[in-house]
Amino acid sequence: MIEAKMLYKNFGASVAVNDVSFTIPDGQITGVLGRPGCGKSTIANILAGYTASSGGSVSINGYDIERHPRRAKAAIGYLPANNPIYYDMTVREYLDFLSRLHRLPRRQVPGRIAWVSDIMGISEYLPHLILNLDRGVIRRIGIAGALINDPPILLLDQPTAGLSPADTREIREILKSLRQDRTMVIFSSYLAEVLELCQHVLVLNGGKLIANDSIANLRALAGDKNRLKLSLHATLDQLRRILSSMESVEDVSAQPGLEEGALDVILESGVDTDLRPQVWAACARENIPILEMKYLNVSLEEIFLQLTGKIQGGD
Ligand SMILES: Nc1ncnc2c1ncn2[C@@H]1O[C@H](COP(=O)(O)OP(=O)(O)OP(=O)(O)O)[C@@H](O)[C@H]1O
Repeated sequence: MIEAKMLYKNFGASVAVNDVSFTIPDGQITGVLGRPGCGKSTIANILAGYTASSGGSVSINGYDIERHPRRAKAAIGYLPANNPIYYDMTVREYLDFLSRLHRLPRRQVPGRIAWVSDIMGISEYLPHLILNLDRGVIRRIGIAGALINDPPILLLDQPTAGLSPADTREIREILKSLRQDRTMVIFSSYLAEVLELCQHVLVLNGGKLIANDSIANLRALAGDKNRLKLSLHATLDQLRRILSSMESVEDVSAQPGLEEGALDVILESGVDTDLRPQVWAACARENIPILEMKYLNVSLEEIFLQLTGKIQGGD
């Protein structure tokens, strides 16, 4: 479990993290989401014990990161942003070097290197110089390095940033396969990545924590149905006729509109169904003027933008 209390970090006059508190329980993947510059890497560095906070505290499985750094860090594997790595080593030399840093017993090292290489799909590259490998493989080596001490907690800062779609997919699939066994925190600017991998999300903006919720709750806020609002110049009989040709409509409500002769209608459908083309076609067939048509749903992107825009605009 990770507990951060009232974290604060400034670089001179600039405040990177401002009074951030959260608890990350064991056994789930948590996303830390926010736009570039919102403080994600600073928090990642503080949790990993790479950077001291200017205020507040962090405990990792009950050990304070500043008072008991060795015990706290033993529970953590960390992939920093930009994947700093020694390019002039072979993959095996690099993983061996990290094993020494973690003080793994020497007899365990070959087995451990074989284990992480197998998980990360890099076994064939072990004898290769890292500088000759492509970006996706180098990122996988970085994650292998974070896993080398078999930590119960994995912190991954932008694990797929700057990678091709194919490399991104490959790494996300590997991360999904890892989530059974450990607590993971993924720092990301990509909403889609957090939605795909995480059960819980912390949203940062301007160094402040502005949301701390389950992905399920955010999805519920966005709605699990598409709700299309129409204003039609039509009678109820005409509405019934157009609806009879639209099988994807799951629910309908209608009431007289403000304009004379207008009907305000709300049509519900599954989230994957866009009713608008069907509405256009059916209304055209019946010669029904469409006065207005818009979705009432709030998308997850909009929720995210509203959350992050709120602070930027007004704080
Ligand atoms: N070493 C530093 N010295 C001065 N300012 C810094 C330092 N590190 C970070 N900052 C500033 O702190 C703020 C937060 O930076 P941070 O790297 O934590 O954001 P981020 O959300 O990780 O961004 P990105 O997604 O671009 O990596 C930014 O304004 C950044 O310029």
